[in-house]
Amino acid sequence: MMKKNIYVAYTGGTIGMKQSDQGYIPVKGHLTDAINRTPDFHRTEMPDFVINEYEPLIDSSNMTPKDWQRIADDIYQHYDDFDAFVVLHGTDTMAYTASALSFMFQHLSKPIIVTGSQIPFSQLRSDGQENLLNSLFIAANYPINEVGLYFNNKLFRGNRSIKAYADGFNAFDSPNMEPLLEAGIDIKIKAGRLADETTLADTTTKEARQALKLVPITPQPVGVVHLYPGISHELISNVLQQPVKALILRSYGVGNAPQDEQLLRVLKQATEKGILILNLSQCVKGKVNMGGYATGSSLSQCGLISGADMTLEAALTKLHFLLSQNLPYETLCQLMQENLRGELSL
Ligand SMILES: NC(=O)C[C@H](N)C(=O)O
Repeated sequence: MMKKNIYVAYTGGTIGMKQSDQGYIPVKGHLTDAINRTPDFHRTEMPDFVINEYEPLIDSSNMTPKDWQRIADDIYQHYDDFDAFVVLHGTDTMAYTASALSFMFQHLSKPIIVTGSQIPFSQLRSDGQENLLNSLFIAANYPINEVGLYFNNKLFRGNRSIKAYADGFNAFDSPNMEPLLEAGIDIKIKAGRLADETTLADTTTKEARQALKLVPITPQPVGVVHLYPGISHELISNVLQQPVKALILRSYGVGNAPQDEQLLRVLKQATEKGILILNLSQCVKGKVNMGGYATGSSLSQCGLISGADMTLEAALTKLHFLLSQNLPYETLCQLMQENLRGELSL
């Protein structure tokens, strides 16, 4: 059987960093050299791969929607020439990038796996080698044709994942969906759908390849407000004064907010002006249900729409994706509540 060929887009992150006086910094060529010198990556069971090292390499805290676009364009340009794609990325904003890519690519028929590490690849006890080796192996042998995020033996759906743990190896979680796959002693498919032979054959036909669509994203002014006891309506009103096109309101529990008349008025006036306000729970697990309590249904009366069980990362990048298309307000609201790429449960 022909060896699979994987394209690795290396954007930066701890995985390729080196210790400096100011802490870890990305260093050109450092990771690529280390991978080339590590025998396991070149075993016969491993797929072939090429690494495109970005210039400059960045800490993912510096990522912007322009970088999401750059990664998406890079994959799009190489789409026909490779079987799968691995994006090496810092962990801090990895879940945002994975979510953004999931929306930008429509009709994906090859796997894209985003991964990185907590300890640099070249250091003792690094998780980088495991994460990259498994990502390459899984992309080649267990293809799940969507944007995934691989970390610490689990492949998550990209737009369901969050960075949940700042300094643990199990940095990522997918609170509202089980992982796509788990790589223990055996590799076990969980919620993922393996591309079967027929699908694989299909995707090598020209027609299927042409079906891939890349929708560009441009930076969008989106506000995020986290409710807390005593929050003033002026504060929310100030956020809405900005040229915001949408606001994510991180509400309590199943989507509740204080019954503060002034606060509710501010929200209602904003939705009437055509600012989309998404009701997204502060809780990590579970789903918004604005009909559950009076404190929730008053938000629905103010024109807020439900974010269901989306992560903040998915909601924010989905808003970027939809707002970039200049859709009418009603369509925007409708699509925000629809399941476009498996990002929410209905
Ligand atoms: N572990 C990491 O990769 C963290 C790093 N600050 C980054 O996001 O680029």
